[in-house]
Amino acid sequence: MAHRVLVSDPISEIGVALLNDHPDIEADFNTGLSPEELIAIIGDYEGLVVRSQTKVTPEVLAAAKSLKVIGRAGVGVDNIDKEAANQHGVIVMNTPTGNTISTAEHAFTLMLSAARNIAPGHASVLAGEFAAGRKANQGIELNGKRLAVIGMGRIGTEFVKRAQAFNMTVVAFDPYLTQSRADELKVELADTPDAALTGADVVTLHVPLTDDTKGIINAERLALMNKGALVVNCARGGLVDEAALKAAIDSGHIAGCGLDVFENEPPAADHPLLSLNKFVAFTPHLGASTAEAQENVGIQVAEQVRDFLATGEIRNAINMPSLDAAAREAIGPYLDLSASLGKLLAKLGLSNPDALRVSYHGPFAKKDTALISRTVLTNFLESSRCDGQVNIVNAPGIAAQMGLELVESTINAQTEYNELLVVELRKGEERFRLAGTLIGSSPRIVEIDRLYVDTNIRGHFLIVRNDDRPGIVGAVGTTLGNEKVNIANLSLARNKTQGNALTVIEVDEPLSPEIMAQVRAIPGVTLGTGVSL
Ligand SMILES: NC(=O)C1=CN([C@@H]2O[C@H](COP(=O)(O)OP(=O)(O)OC[C@H]3O[C@@H](n4cnc5c(N)ncnc54)[C@H](O)[C@@H]3O)[C@@H](O)[C@H]2O)C=CC1
Ligand SMILES: O=C(O)C(=O)COP(=O)(O)O
Repeated sequence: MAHRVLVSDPISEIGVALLNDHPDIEADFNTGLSPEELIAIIGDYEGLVVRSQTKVTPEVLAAAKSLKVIGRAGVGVDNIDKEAANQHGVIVMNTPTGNTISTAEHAFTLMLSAARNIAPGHASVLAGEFAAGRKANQGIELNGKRLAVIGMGRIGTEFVKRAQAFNMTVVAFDPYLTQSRADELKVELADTPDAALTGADVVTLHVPLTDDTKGIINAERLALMNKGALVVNCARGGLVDEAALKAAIDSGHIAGCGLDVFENEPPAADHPLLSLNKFVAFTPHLGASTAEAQENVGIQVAEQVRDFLATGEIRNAINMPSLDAAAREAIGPYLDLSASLGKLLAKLGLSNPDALRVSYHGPFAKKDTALISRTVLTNFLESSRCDGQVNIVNAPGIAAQMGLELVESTINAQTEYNELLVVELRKGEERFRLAGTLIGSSPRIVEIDRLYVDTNIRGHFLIVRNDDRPGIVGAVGTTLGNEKVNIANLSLARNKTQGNALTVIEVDEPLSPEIMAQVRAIPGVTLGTGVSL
């Protein structure tokens, strides 16, 4: 069956064609849907491609029973409810680099337009008021002015390069910007937004809209700027308190603004800021709207969604560690091993554990261990819960809800293996652990509850705990033989001090409850578990 993808916002035609060119993908281009229309059809799709118009709400995600991936042709993912996507196990990907230059150029254009009254000047010419327009629209020179940048990521950095070419001095606030990077970019590093805004002539915003950044430009901060300053926002509407901005402009402290984005889009016709006619430039969320940017993000999103649905490759996911083809090849055998260890933990381990600890012994550093840990957790939860619906995206949330802590650790102590993956359930003082490794490139389980075995990671197994005395393994073998169950492999381990043993028997078929009952009835067998991995 083909993977169906809904493209619900206008992305470039090349992107849609790229999806449909894949033999296993069927993409529908269906834009301008109302929320109700989207909810009515989303259940049929495994992939959804959006820009910023489609609102992917908890209601949409609840109806999206087959959805595996949402691709955002652009950067901001504030139109997608990430909590709900995590809960439903849907991967959210964006295309972070494709529209950087276009958006930086647009923000810069807004700054210049507001400073030089391009929009009011243009309107005056069209209205036949050339002389009046010339008199009314004297501008502000940017040369030598102080620019505050909030958010020095991709777009902020490109904006700064252009501002420096205009001989502006730059101060930046970004909690993730290091002093050495600031030095390299020749910007002053502010350690608070207030410090960046104090004495600034222009502020430009390039941060995502989050709980932390909402309203980051408010009345108090506008008051810190120089008289006659400009506010440029080509990031997200909610970043600026629009009422405070209007009041600051009305008071004469702030000269004006260049805005591409609004708290509510489209803004109401009577929006107070729209009544301004000096030092203003407004555009309808056009930052990424160039042919170049749309081609970039359209192709990127289509490739990412296609590759995920066709091969499981994960790129630019905001709720998952990335897994490109090379990384996938490097950790593929470990993902297989961790899936089996997770399932086996659920079958053999402790009930209602408090924690699942995944430890990495040896040079795991070069691998994406976060994904390995998540794979253990996902398979453990999938096999211990009967309600299904656990996957690699929602597993951490489900574990947290259950009070199960996922703990990861890297251990440098030498083991007899080059790399050893140990998974352990903890409940109070109780512990149950399994370990596995790669022998050559083949994943093997090498330890069950501190007893050393060597067994496959796939197949049907009979795992027996028994007293360490003669005849018991023979009796188990006879029981299987009588029931015509063929033994493929056998691994024995024993704990001499405690006088008990562990036998892992790989068999050719799943074991019936009747056979398991016979095995458990053998004198000396303390535990018998049939497992299919
Ligand atoms: N108007 C439009 O059409 C477009 C708007 N955008 C908006 O621009 C934003 C920035 O895009 P990029 O530069 O590509 O993203 P980015 O991820 O490269 O940069 C964002 C920067 O903000 C910083 N940051 C995060 N929280 C912060 C905080 N509380 N205070 C200060 N800095 C903080 C991060 O450290 C990062 O350096 C996007 O989130 C999106 O909302 C992006 C593309 C087009
Ligand atoms: O990439 C972003 O964050 C944008 O805001 C661009 O939005 P758009 O794709 O033009 O709806």
